[in-house]
Amino acid sequence: MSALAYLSSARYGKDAVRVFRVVRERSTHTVVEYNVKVLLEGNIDISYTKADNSVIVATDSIKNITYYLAKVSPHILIPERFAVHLGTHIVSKYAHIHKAFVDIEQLRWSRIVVGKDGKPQPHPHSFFRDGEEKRTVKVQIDGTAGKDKIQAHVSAGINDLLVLKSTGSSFTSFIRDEYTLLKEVDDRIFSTSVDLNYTFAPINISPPRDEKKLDIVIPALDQAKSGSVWDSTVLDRARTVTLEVFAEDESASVQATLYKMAEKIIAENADIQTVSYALPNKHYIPVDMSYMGLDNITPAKAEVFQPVAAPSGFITATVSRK
Ligand SMILES: O=c1[nH]c(=O)c2[nH]c(=O)[nH]c2[nH]1
Repeated sequence: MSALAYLSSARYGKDAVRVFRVVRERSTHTVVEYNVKVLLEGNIDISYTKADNSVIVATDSIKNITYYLAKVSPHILIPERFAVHLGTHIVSKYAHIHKAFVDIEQLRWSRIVVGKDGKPQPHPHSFFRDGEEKRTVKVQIDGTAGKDKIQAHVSAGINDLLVLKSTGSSFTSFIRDEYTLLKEVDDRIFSTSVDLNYTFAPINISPPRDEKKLDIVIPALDQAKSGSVWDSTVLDRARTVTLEVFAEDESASVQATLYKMAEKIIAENADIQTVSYALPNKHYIPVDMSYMGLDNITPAKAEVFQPVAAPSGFITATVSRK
């Protein structure tokens, strides 16, 4: 026992719960694969400070609840909805658990397109891993104000969307001093792995006690207000903005392109409050061939590049609605 120390914060749960779900509608199947993290906060101090496990919902049970809802939740195919359902279910069920933090990473299974009678047809039950990009959702379910006044803080986005443009990017007029080696360039390769996260204003989730009542709170897909948490097209539109601005901007810097992407997402989605990007600058360095008598350095003549994994620039920002 120490009079010098106290438990100032505690959160626990299960990480990397891998779940795959198939939804069958006659012969057409839809599949999702998620990596789920569920962490809990509440009156759990004595499990740390007094070795008293009576307040612990076992992390194994947390995993089992995740699988249970993956089986019974009508919201399983949309990660924002599933995360809210899962977190609300736990906070509603356990009186002493006040907050649930549910993070979902969705892997990309896209339908294989097969030629039938000369026409490309989406296959009803065959899929391929469509790149390393992930759709991400982070939900905080907050029952601190009472189990009938639960709030959900939802954010969503993309991780690991790898992009590159071979021109339309410059970097000039930066600080030049005794540490500056970098040449100004009016034309360079710009490549980054996009991490995007946007947040919605908190939403009220009530009444939560019966999990079926969540259907009252979560509107049907075709009833969801455009640009709101429940509008499942927000992610695709934010992804399209990211790709289009990246492609079409005459980039003065990663910073300037990032800001334009974020501004546009805020302008297009009324309920989005903040947009954050983390953009590593994946450098492609022209190989110096002057010793062979070849010009591969002048931007217009640079054709052979060395991709440099590290170090990379790392440009981040959050843009918020005024
Ligand atoms: O777009 C860029 N932003 C920077 O801050 C930076 N720094 C650097 O060396 N190259 C670049 N490129």
